[in-house]
Amino acid sequence: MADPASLRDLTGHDSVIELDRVSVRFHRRGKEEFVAVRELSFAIPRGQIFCLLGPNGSGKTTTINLICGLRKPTDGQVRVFGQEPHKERKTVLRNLAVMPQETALYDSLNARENLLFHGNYYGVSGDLKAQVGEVLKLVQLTDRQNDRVGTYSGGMQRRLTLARALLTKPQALLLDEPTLGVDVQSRQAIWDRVRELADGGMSVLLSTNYMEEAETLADRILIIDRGAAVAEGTLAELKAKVTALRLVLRFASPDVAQAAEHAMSALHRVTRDDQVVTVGLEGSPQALEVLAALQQGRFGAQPRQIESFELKDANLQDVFLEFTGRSLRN
Ligand SMILES: Nc1ncnc2c1ncn2[C@@H]1O[C@H](COP(=O)(O)OP(=O)(O)OP(=O)(O)O)[C@@H](O)[C@H]1O
Repeated sequence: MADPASLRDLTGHDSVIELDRVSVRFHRRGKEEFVAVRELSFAIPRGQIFCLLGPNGSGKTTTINLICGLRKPTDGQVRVFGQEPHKERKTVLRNLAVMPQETALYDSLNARENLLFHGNYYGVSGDLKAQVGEVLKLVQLTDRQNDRVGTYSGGMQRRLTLARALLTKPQALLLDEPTLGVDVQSRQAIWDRVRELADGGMSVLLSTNYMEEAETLADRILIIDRGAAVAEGTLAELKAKVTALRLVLRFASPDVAQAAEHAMSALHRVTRDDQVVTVGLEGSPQALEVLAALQQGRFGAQPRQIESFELKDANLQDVFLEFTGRSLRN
């Protein structure tokens, strides 16, 4: 059984999910060893939505696999409810559910049948039919419950996958890119449900490379890149790590943007993404100085080569860009 005392010893507080300097290395035949997760540490208490935000291939799914016991850490320790998931998988999965990237539903069955099948398989106790009705209502699929899942949109299938994960009444939920390819209404429905569940005490790990999802849902965000933590904090804390105000300049071509980036390199923070150059500003008066210099052609570009400019507050994309020098999108 879980040993809450040992968990407290590790973290100083009760965490539902905890990783302590965890690494995962893959040995690929004929190739160098590959580090998919590198010394990753974080703790998720009860009722928190904790987001892993990172580009494709940054190690998010590998981390989820560690937490649900599908993978063993090469180094470090993973604890879920005080247990090591790869050793106590069955026990851990009694209270932990996963909404994986692939929906893996039965197309030829309807939504209700899919959930009844899952509930029977996992031995859900109590009145299964009533519980299936409840989770269908929660994800707003009651009206379509008797339709074959093969006829559902991608967004409806994702909502049904969420309902399936919730059927076992988990205390912790792992969401692997839950709104990938999902329409706007379904996305909002998924976000609303997840927020309600966390407010009710469920701990949620959300993996995404979708910035708006992290900004909307997460209580804390860990930005990862190439398996390693880049920065961690609340949205406000992360934004405070970078220059708050920025001037975003779109040039006529990537070449012009590159020349301007080079000519501006003495300024505070200058980053480039294709034909867009972003300049971190100490205050709005500086924006006028930079624009005046551009107008005079002092930054390697002629005024007519500037397609647009705007002032904006820093977002998570800027945090990622400043820490890694690369864009979060890829
Ligand atoms: N079994 C494996 N053997 C070798 N390499 C692996 C294995 N599983 C994952 N990787 C590699 O580890 C890295 C991290 O993969 P992972 O699936 O965790 O990333 P991710 O952040 O979830 O990406 P995505 O957003 O595309 O789902 C990738 O480079 C991937 O190719």
